[in-house]
Amino acid sequence: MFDMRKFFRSFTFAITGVRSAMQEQNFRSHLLSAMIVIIAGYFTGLSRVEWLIIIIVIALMFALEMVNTAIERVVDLASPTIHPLAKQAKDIAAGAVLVFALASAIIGLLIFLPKWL
Ligand SMILES: Nc1ncnc2c1ncn2[C@@H]1O[C@H](COP(=O)(O)OP(=O)(O)OP(=O)(O)O)[C@@H](O)[C@H]1O
Repeated sequence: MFDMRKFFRSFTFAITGVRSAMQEQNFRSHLLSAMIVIIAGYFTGLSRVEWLIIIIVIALMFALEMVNTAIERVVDLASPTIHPLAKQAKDIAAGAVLVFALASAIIGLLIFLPKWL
């Protein structure tokens, strides 16, 4: 049966996770970028589909950054000393964020540039 208390407890933990991710420098710079994109979208005038794409990209960027932070925490816990596998894990997670950030920048340019030029 659906356990309402358990659901709310998990929800509270997830909110705590979002709050602790917000302490991260990277998360804050994504927050600033997201706000700039939303303001630019408001003044440029986007279609419903363009807004959907922007919202999906912003949400995925935050989610990926949070997964990256979670991986960093687990690596620090599992390998407090220097280890090549720890380096690989952190670098690959950071690489995943970079890949999506580049794709997001291209998507942003494809949406905004034709309207500005
Ligand atoms: N235990 C480790 N063993 C080997 N290399 C590591 C280890 N920890 C970190 N590194 C290397 O140092 C880099 C920076 O690590 P750091 O822990 O400062 O991560 P970060 O990406 O700056 O995250 P944050 O500062 O948000 O914790 C990593 O990307 C990795 O290349």
